[in-house]
Amino acid sequence: MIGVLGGTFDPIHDGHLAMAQFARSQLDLAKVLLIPAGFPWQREPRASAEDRLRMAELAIAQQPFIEVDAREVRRHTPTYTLDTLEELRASYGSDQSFCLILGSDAFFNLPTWKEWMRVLDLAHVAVLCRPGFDLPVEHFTPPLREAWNARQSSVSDLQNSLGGRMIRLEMPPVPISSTQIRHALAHSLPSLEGLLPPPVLNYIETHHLYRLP
Ligand SMILES: Nc1ncnc2c1ncn2[C@@H]1O[C@H](COP(=O)(O)OP(=O)(O)OP(=O)(O)O)[C@@H](O)[C@H]1O
Ligand SMILES: O=C(O)c1ccc[n+]([C@@H]2O[C@H](COP(=O)([O-])O)[C@@H](O)[C@H]2O)c1
Repeated sequence: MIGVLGGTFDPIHDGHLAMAQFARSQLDLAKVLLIPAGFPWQREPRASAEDRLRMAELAIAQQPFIEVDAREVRRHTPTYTLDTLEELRASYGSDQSFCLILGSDAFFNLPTWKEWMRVLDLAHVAVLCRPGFDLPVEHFTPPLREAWNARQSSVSDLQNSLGGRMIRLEMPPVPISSTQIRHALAHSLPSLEGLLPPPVLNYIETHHLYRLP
């Protein structure tokens, strides 16, 4: 099974790397594809897609089981995960299984995605709790709760099927967000240690990203 961790990554941070590592160890993933969203249609990224891609590449330089996949940056159309999974299935073959790795905030947003039920059939979903976004099932919207109740499964269920299952992974909380990092950079706060890989911080400083206009 291959993990798929998509994100705006504006910028990428240690929380994203922790997710990839935790999901890999819990699900015994062959690798994790880190996929920066080129044109995230629900967001307005501050940094360009090329800068976000470059920062992702710098972040994983020392991470043997994580690969950056540039397909969403190269695609020049609004970024739909459905398209990405269909392309991945076409290039890896029909017997390769994939697991989307989502934080709990992104998981709550799933029903707004393009053809989200088709997305759920093309891959498994692993959801990792995020500080401030608890996951009690009774707080899910009805469509998400219905999908969860029908699809919630064990690790071995995921490992023995190609897609369509959901699982919650109990990652130790990582209280980091890109918003917090952008805020600290814009206000020259000296509080970035331990939040993002040093080569990414170096790139941000060299290219004057996230400064206030
Ligand atoms: N600290 C974290 N713990 C768990 N999941 C996270 C964490 N940070 C990000 N994620 C998840 O990583 C994926 C990509 O997130 P994204 O690139 O939007 O980062 P972000 O920190 O949420 O950014 P922003 O603050 O700009 O919203 C999403 O599934 C999100 O839920
Ligand atoms: O497919 C969609 O319509 C869709 C809508 C919103 C978000 N996504 C994906 O969800 C992932 C997390 O997005 P975000 O906004 O939390 O960085 C990322 O891979 C996005 O491309 C996908």
